[in-house]
Amino acid sequence: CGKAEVAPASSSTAPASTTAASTAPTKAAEPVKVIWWHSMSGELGQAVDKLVADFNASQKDVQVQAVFQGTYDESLNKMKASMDTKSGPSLIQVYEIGSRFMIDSKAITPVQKFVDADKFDLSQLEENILNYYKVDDKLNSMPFNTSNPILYYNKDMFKAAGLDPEKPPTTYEEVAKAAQALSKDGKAGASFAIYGWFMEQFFAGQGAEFLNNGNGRTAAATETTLNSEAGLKTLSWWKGMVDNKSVMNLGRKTDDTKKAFLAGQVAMTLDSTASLRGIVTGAEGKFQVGTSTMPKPADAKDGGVVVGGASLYILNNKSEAEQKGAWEFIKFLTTPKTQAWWNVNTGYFPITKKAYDEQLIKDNLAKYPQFQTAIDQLHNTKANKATQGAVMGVFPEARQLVETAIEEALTGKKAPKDALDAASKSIAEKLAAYNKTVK
Ligand SMILES: O=P(O)(O)OC[C@H](O)CO
Repeated sequence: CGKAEVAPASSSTAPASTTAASTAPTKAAEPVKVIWWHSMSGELGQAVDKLVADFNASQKDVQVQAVFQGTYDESLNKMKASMDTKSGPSLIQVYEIGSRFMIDSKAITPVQKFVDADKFDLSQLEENILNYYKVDDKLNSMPFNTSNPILYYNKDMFKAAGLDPEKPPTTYEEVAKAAQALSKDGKAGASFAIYGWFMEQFFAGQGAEFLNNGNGRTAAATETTLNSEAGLKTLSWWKGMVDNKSVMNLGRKTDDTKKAFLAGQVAMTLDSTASLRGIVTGAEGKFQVGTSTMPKPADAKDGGVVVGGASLYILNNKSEAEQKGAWEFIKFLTTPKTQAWWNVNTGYFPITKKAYDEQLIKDNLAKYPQFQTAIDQLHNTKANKATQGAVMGVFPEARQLVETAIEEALTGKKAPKDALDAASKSIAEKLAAYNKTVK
């Protein structure tokens, strides 16, 4: 028998038949080595290492080596730099906003090829997640770590301020009111990191598309709607709370807002569910953590959240064997058992529906009901172009421009409308330049 040839069955490059029995003594085949670049640090990195160790121990044919390559931004930049050489990985974790670039790069083998060859059942995946990652009805990468931003709040501070800890604010108006009531004794009602991701989600929450051309999904986007009513309403609300000192501006890093929240300096914060386990366990013995949905204006139309986190791409400049090895690892990561373990140990919600049947998840939800918020938020999200999420090849750069605009408005450097207008103009220029390079 020996190791099966690793090219997908349907591949046109599949080698000639290897069925003829060999009389030569067989040497144990070397395992295929798969280098996986990822961006999971701290506890998330430890969870990744455990998954890799489990996969490697589960079989002998493929050995994965996980390499932490810094933040999503840093890792993608390193990949761009390695694209003309073989020095890059076989598999890379790329945040959701890198999707369009990865497809346009022509550097990947779409996972759809392996899905088809293996008759892998995609219907086991969550629909909202597939909706995000399917482009032109094709799956280019396999979602792995999927998240939403949620509102985290300190129930003890709510009680002390005379607010009902079981009734968290859900609208912009309620958040502003609660933030004021919670701001006392040198503590602020809230702190939200200046994170472009939150602005993208505030758009989806209002059922508003972030880009023209169906959020960049019916045709390449040429403009952003950042400076439309949805953007202005959000930024004015945020700035109003910073101006009246009920919201503390701590800059761009969620690490800083998370620390302030865990230290009891702010009563509410926004963060990814990637931080769920860290926040809930980090507050144990100090205060009770509540979780709630992303706030939206009281008069918001149908909206919801866009799937965040990252997915896994197989690079096409590696051997068929390595690519197939990467696919085997991907399949391991998508199993209900793996996804259940990953959810419980991080807060990223499962990509597979069957993971919810695993006892591990049931026990965790009983112990930490906070894990239910993002699951409900995802399932209650109505599918439309706004919640399917924007796609553009220059998303990483555009996100930074959005962050600069928010920062300029919050610090009083520019009026919200001026800041959003300027960022919109720069994003349109970047889109025009990028679209010229893609055919
Ligand atoms: O921190 P994560 O992994 O939840 O990702 C958040 C965003 O989706 C990244 O673009």
